[in-house]
Amino acid sequence: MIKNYRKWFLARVKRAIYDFGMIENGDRVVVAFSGGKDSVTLLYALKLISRFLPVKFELETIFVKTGWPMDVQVLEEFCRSINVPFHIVETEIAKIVFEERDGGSPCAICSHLRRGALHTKALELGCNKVALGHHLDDVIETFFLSMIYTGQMKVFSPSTFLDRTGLTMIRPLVYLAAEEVMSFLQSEKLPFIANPCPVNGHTHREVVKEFLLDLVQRFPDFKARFLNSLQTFDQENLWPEVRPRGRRK
Ligand SMILES: Nc1ncnc2c1ncn2[C@@H]1O[C@H](COP(=O)(O)OP(=O)(O)OP(=O)(O)O)[C@@H](O)[C@H]1O
Repeated sequence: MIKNYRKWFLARVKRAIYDFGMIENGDRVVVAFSGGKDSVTLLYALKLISRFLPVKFELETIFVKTGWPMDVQVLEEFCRSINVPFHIVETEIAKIVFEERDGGSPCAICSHLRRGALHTKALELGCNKVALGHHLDDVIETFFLSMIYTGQMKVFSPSTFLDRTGLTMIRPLVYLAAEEVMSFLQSEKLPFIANPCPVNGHTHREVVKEFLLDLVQRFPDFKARFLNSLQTFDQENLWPEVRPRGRRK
């Protein structure tokens, strides 16, 4: 393990914040807080960084309760211990997705409804940035999910401004792989709760996760190389756009 892991980890988070201009003076940043490994790590890393980053920003958290039974006391206590306000939004997302859904993917509908609840509460709290716990593995998986299942080459951006709400989504963990996030969580002894959703672990994403695991076993530097490819992407090295052909007369 790297000698001063905390320092190394926070430097990677700071680098992403700086490279993509994620946080500015006076920002009110709300961490989308599922209580899982990634968002717990994100919250703690942002809290530590807020002490020595030259820009001053405020932190809040929002936990969207989807309706599955969960004990969130440990999350509340954790937020209290680091002095960050914890907000819960009660929803009936689980019921809507599993009892009232009329077609469509449960994950897509859940994610859409969660986002709606999260953004509404963020605006109510007067926040302008929403921080999400996506890391480098999520970037890579999303890229392959999109390519394999929809035939499109695309990936989410580290920072996205949403016209409709005026909120900016930021992902400060994009330079860190899942195992690096896990090491930070363990070395800092942070608490987390398991995702209670019954389809968790049984989605297309799991197929891509396995594929990524195989790739990393064969090519240990794969994740770093993927990140480098995204950062040095050159349109010239890809095909030009082919316009759809008009109908033949
Ligand atoms: N119920 C929720 N309430 C608030 N934010 C959420 C919730 N679920 C997910 N998020 C946010 O969306 C991000 C991506 O969600 P996803 O469902 O992919 O979780 P994940 O990759 O398992 O992350 P985590 O370990 O933080 O749960 C999370 O890191 C978190 O920031």
